[in-house]
Amino acid sequence: MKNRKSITAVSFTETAGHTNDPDIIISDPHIRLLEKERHVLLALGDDLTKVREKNDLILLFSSRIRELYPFSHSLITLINYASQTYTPFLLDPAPSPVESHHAYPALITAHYPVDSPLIQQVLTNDAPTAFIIRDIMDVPGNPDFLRLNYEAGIREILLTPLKSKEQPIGFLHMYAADTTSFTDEFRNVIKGIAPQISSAVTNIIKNEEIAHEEWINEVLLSLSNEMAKVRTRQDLLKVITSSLRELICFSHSMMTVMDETLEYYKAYLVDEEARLSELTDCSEALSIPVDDGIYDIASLYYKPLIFDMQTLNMDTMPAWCKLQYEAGAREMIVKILGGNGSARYGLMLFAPKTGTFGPTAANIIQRISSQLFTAASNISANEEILRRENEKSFLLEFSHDIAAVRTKDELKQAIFRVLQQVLNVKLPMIRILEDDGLTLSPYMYDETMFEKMKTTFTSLSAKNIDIHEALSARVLNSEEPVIFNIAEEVRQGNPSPYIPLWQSTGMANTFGARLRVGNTNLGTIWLLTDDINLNILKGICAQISIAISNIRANEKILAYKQKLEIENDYLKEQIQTIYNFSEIIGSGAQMQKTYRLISQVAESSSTVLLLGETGTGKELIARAIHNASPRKGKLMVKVNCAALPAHLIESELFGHEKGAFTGAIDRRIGKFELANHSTLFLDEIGEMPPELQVKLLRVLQERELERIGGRTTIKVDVRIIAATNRNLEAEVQAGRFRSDLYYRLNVFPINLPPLRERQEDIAPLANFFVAKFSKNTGKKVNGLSAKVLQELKSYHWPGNVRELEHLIERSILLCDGHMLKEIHLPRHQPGESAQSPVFSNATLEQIERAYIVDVLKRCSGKISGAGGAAEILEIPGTTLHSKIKKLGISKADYFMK
Ligand SMILES: Nc1ncnc2c1ncn2[C@@H]1O[C@H](COP(=O)(O)OP(=O)(O)OP(=O)(O)O)[C@@H](O)[C@H]1O
Repeated sequence: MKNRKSITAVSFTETAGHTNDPDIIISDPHIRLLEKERHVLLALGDDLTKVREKNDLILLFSSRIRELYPFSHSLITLINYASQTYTPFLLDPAPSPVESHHAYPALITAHYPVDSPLIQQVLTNDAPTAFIIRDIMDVPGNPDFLRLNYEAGIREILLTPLKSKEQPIGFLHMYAADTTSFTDEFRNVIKGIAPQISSAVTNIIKNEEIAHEEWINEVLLSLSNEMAKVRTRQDLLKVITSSLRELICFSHSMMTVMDETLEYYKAYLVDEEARLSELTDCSEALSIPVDDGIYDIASLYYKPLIFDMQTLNMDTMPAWCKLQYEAGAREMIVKILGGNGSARYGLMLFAPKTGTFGPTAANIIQRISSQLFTAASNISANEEILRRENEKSFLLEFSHDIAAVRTKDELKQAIFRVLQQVLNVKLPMIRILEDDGLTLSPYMYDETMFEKMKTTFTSLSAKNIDIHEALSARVLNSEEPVIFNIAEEVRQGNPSPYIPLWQSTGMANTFGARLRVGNTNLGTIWLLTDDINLNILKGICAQISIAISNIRANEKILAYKQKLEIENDYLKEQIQTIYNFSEIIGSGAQMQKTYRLISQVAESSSTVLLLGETGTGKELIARAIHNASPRKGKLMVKVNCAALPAHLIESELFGHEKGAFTGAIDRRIGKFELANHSTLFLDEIGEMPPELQVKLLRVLQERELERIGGRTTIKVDVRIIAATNRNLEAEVQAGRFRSDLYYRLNVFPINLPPLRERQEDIAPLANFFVAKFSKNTGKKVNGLSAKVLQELKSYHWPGNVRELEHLIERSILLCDGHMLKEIHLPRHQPGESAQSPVFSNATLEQIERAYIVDVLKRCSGKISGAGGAAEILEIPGTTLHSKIKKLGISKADYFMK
């Protein structure tokens, strides 16, 4: 159809058999033939100049010549000088006898060598040359189309060289079914029109070239429009795989991008149709050094470089090249895009046959390379913007998470969540810089990745390390995070014990950074990851630093609060006792001696051992010593060694870490730490259990301690005052008190005499207490009678000053007037006979009655309220009333002398 259309488009000048001049009538048949021949040739020559389309040419040619001479079919072949071959260019539309042969399709696309005897003969003749096919078809080197034609009934071939500027450009092939077709006249005619056919062919070729060029331009234009629109890598891949394929015949494509260092490149666009998709999963292939023998060579050339892949040593080639080769690629064309210093991309096209990529392909790639580079750069810029936005929102989210964190546990959860779920980064360790500024202690870690080296990890992670430890020092001294390529550290023989640990995880890199807030180093953080996203990791570290700093500040505030609370308790206690020791009463010789000792020892930090019966004022003296010492600015801390069970005293004294034992839900500071730079008063030291005596001894010797469950040693500066009412020497001899501790404590003993040995102090003490309690109770009692004083002096005071104090307090409460005339001393005094009812053979009720009467007597009949009998009996007043009634006790019973 197309051929026909083209023919009608050509305006033929004349119809065969008629002259232009109607007056001339030619009768001689030979002349008529010549005339006809002249007309046909003229018309053909004229028509040939109008031929633009190649099919028109052959159609025109074969129809015009057939009018003169019969022949079977014709075709034109063109010479390819590069390959020294010729190949069919134009085929006669007239049916050819070989058309139905199965080898015909191959026949018309084949390239035939020009050095065959057949062609050489034609070229030598340089004129239309006829051959009897049977004579030449079996000559070695001659083309097989001769035999095929022969088998289809063709017997003769006429080959005419076509030339342009004296240079053969191809051949006109004409075939005939007998051996008499190509007469001299025929050949002469063909020889005559050969130059016109040649120039028509040249024109067609030129036109085709122009048309092809125009088409290329059109495709390139639309390609460049498409490229201007691409926003993503996928868009770009689409442009390459569809539009570029229109221009260049390739099987697969790939684009690569260099990293920031310009030393490595990796896959950027991967053609999914090929095995190249494996590249995305092939981690070694992800980063390839540029000196791979392809990339570096191609970068040297301005124009695309064609590689015959069969000549490459695949053993040394990068993974992508091997994969392509295995997938059947044999030729590739490589163009490195972008100039020096800018991120450079690589474009690689592959073909299964060598010779696929020629100068045209190279030219096209060259022409699109700057646009391709711009498109890829734009995509990368877009990706970068997107990445930054993602990073920002990611960090924002993390910072929200972190802002809600109050405790270390919450922080751990937040960190693990973000690292594992979002980043696939592992946290081997966070270490915290201790207050000494020299030690890094373990703070948080994830041991799950160290399954293969569990023991090593456990032992390394349990230890505090020095800030000068090689890896930590590198990180602490570097402003920027340090990235350790694990394989590289192994290769260089880094002796650090952490390297094999990291290696055992199979991860590629370790990221080490210092945790820092403002100008203060908090510690170090170590992360393991295959892919380092510096911005994100740095952002995360900054957030973690702030969180840790807040948590630590919080812990310190809590500890401080706890300390304040404890101190507050002591303060209250001290305020309560302030009345007691604002003045130590007693000026007798014994007390004078005590005062001297106090003033001798107070200034120093020496340990003082206070010995004396209960209630003799040991604590009072201890406070007096503290208040006279340079430590008086801080509160004296007291521990009653008899008041707590052994396991609690230990924690009370030394403190404990959170989780040190069941019930240790929080960290607690011990009394020793609390008394730092102050005085620790160890009351009832004689009651201290032996296992604690040894621990106390250690602290007294070393002046340092460890909290229960703690790893760090805490130095303390504490002055010890110990007190006991036991005979410590006897306790040592009985083996109940360690002798070494006794000698440690007995540095400066002060013996407080019992009150019965300090008769001269009884009156001042009694008066002091009368004044104190009358003030406290609001009663206006201002002295005691001589009788009472006498009674007090004759009493033996087993409870010493405390007993006196309590007696006066009780008596004041029972006293009605301004003078204390009545005192109720306990009746069981040594040497005195018991004045209580004789209980032998008495009933329980009788004993109860007698005892209540006795108490009522002592309370001067007061039943309820402070100092009343109900209080002493520890029953409610109403119960006592009903008992009195039930037992028939009358006022006469207890008001009787
Ligand atoms: N010389 C004194 N002057 C005034 N009050 C005193 C004197 N000695 C003791 N006291 C008072 O007696 C009471 C008991 O004193 P303190 O608690 O100091 O005795 P202690 O020897 O420590 O007793 P314990 O061995 O039972 O602990 C306190 O209220 C104290 O104020």
